Amino acid sequence: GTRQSGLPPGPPTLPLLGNLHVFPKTRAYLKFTEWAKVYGELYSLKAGPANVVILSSPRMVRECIDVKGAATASRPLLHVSELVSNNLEFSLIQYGPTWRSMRRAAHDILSQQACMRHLPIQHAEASQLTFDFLESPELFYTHIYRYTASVIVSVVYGIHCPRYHDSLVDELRQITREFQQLITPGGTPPIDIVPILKHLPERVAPWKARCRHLRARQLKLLLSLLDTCENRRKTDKRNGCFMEYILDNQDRYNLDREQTAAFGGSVIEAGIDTTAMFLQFFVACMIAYPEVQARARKDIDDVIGLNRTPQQDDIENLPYLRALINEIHRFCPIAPMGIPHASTADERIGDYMIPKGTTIVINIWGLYRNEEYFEDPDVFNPERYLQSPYGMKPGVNLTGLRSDYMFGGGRRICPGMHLAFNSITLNTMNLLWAFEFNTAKDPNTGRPIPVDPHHVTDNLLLSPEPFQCNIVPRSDKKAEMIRNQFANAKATFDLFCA
Ligand code: HEM
Repeated sequence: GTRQSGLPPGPPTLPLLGNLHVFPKTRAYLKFTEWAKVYGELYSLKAGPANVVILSSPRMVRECIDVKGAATASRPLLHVSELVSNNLEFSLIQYGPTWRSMRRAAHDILSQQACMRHLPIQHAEASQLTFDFLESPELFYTHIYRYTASVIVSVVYGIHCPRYHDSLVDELRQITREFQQLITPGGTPPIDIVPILKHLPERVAPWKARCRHLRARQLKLLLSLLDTCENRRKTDKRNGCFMEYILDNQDRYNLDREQTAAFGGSVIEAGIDTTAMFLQFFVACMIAYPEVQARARKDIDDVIGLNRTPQQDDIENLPYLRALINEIHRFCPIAPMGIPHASTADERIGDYMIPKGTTIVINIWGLYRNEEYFEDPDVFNPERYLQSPYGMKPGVNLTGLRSDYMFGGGRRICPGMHLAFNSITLNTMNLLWAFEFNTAKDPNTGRPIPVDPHHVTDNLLLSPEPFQCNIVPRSDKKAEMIRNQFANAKATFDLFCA
């Protein structure tokens, strides 16, 4: 539990425990950010004998993660992931040949260029999302989830999911929630810190049975999705989805059947919630900041006008909307602590030594609230991204910095960022073009019900707690155009059936 000399400073430790006694049980990013104000942009914690380092500035992410990427691209071992996915969960797997094969495969479907191929289905799905908002606006929260699930399941498995309560979407949602609960700190006893707990028999360790059931359920679903693609390959109904491509090019990836199934599952699990949460935050921010909504909508009206619907490349002409998207990412980062990295070699950072095997946390929340880089970081202000490309204060040396810390960094940077960007831009344009977002009224008092984007769920990933709002189409003409666009999308959906 003692902090070795050479490690960055941090809160005082206790014998054996290190800092475990003060480790936050919920909303750890808030405590990590508080500690950053005391101990600096690079500090360390002791989780028993294990070393944890917290990075809370763009400069530190550059030095530890982007520049030293070769030595900081692994992940800490997570026993739950070993039990549930045979340690094949792509986003949690350690650096090595299997990760490299998966990463190559992810690049082949998700690079900026590859994402151009997914635009037709994203466009069709976005037209369904706008239509769903029109028909049942009170269910906007779940419509968003259906949209992101269907886009990713279409891209990976070639299957369109037309409803939120589709059996496939239900099963995916339940499996993902169960896994997230198990890996959230407190979801199991501290097995990774006290490894002897791994050897407890199942009758006194109920989490083991949960992991076993989840593994069986997940494997069944993922193998059956793979079967669907294999069967489709044998017919003339191929739709060019990614799993068809992987199966056609197995030599390129060298992944066996279980690894291929796990890879597909990891991509959809990583992609559904994150993009959905962003769009839910977008709606919350539009209601909380009506003047921002009005300005973004005016720009859309100026560029797109009233006689056509938005297209993906319109975003090039909408600098304020791009700034708004960046500000939502900054203000409400979905993964406030990213996914922890682990070092595979001793690395010197300034005066400090980060030993091999250290867990490295990118404190995305704290980074975006670092006053040395961001003016009034607690104020929601999209304009900051119009004044500087990274939204940072005048005078900050921008060399080597970037605007996309919400997607992590180094070799593990989110491979889904381009698909997410296309989904986000297409839908924010559509929704602002089509609707006004207003506060809901309390039916008894008639008073507006305020929405606070920081009223969030308490999980590893942040989403706004479900909230009420009033979504109204901007005109009958637009409602008609939304219906027509959705009807025209049918031809695209027809290609994406099981
Ligand atoms: C707003 C949307 C999203 C956000 C904010 C987000 C954020 C992140 C972050 C912070 C990481 C960890 C990076 C690191 O370790 O440094 C990550 C990893 C990952 N993301 Fe995303 N993500 C989003 C959307 C997506 C989408 C749409 C997909 C899939 C289509 C996806 C797939 C993945 C995968 C597979 C990893 C693990 C990569 C690896 O470990 O090598 N993400 N994401």
